[in-house]
Amino acid sequence: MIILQECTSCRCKVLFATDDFFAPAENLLKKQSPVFKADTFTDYGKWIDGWETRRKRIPGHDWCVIQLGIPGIIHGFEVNTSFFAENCAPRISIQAACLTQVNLSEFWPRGDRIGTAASDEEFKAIKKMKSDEWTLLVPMKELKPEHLDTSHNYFFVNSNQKWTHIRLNIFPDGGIARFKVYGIVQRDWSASGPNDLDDFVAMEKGGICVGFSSTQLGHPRNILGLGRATSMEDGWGTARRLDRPPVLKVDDKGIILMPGSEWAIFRLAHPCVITHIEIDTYHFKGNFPDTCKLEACILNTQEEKDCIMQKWNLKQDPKWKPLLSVTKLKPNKRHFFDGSTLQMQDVITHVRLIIVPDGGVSRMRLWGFPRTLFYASK
Ligand SMILES: NC(=O)NC(NC(N)=O)C(=O)[O-]
Repeated sequence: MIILQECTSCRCKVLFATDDFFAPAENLLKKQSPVFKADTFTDYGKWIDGWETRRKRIPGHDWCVIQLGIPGIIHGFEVNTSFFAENCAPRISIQAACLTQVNLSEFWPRGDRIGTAASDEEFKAIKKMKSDEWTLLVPMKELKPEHLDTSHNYFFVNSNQKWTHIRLNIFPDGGIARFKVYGIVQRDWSASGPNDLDDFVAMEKGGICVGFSSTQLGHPRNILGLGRATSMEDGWGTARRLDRPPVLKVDDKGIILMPGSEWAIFRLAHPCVITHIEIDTYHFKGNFPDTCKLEACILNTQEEKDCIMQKWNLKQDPKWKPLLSVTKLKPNKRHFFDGSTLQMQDVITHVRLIIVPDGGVSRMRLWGFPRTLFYASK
């Protein structure tokens, strides 16, 4: 989801595909990049890492229905055609729907992947879902297959509505390697009271990364992901800074003396006060940061844009106040900080994580309580 979050939560699932003959639609949702195996064949044909349907000999086109891991506003899609050349789907269109549990069970009785063994009732449900109740987000567009320079086809969406399901149409048949949905999670906060503890930076609650200084091993938004990181790639990892002095020196607290640092800025899911913090360096063993610190503030829309344009970089801006002071980190370890360590109890909307000199963090959790913001956003 954009600078926004990519819907890589393992909670996404394929509910239905018209055809999975050469390769199942579930491959579309795999987090790993597609791979090519030149000499591998199955009983059905050439092994391929994606979704691939038969060459159609009947009227119609192929399509599949994907349930999003978390409901949200969609800002764009990526259709990746890596390793699909002559068998690439020539065209696609993308539709969306917002289905509540009530209307979902009405026309999706089993609520799970419906294969060829679907009951009459389920086929009726599928037929109903083919109706105009789906909103067209991307009208029919041509795809660039692998051999045409790029395999990454991006489609932007201008919609402020919340969606729960996607219908991906391919015309008339063929294959696609991966499908990504970009956007921001929309959680209903109206039911949360001032004493309801939450992780306000979690991607699944609507926290997003809005700017960063560097990324090499993984995007900083990864640190907002579900559970513990699966690898270094599933965290935020920066390149080695080139301004490191030839011989490192430390101060009397053992903190290395460095001119530079790296940073990432996060918009919280809701205004809040933070009471507990976790910084996890899991998987970062020879490349964990020496120290980290956190700063926080309230930003309006324009101020956030300035951050994205990196106008502020690490300039001393009085808006940013310390939340967690400079703290030594350890490799491959969860670091917990409670209220006694935190330097601020103000209501905030944004947090900046600064690591010195470089390295990686795999997860960050910012626990606290929701608050109402009496602040006019521009
Ligand atoms: N080379 C192919 O494209 N073969 C077929 N596809 C697979 N996967 O075997 C096909 O006809 O679409």
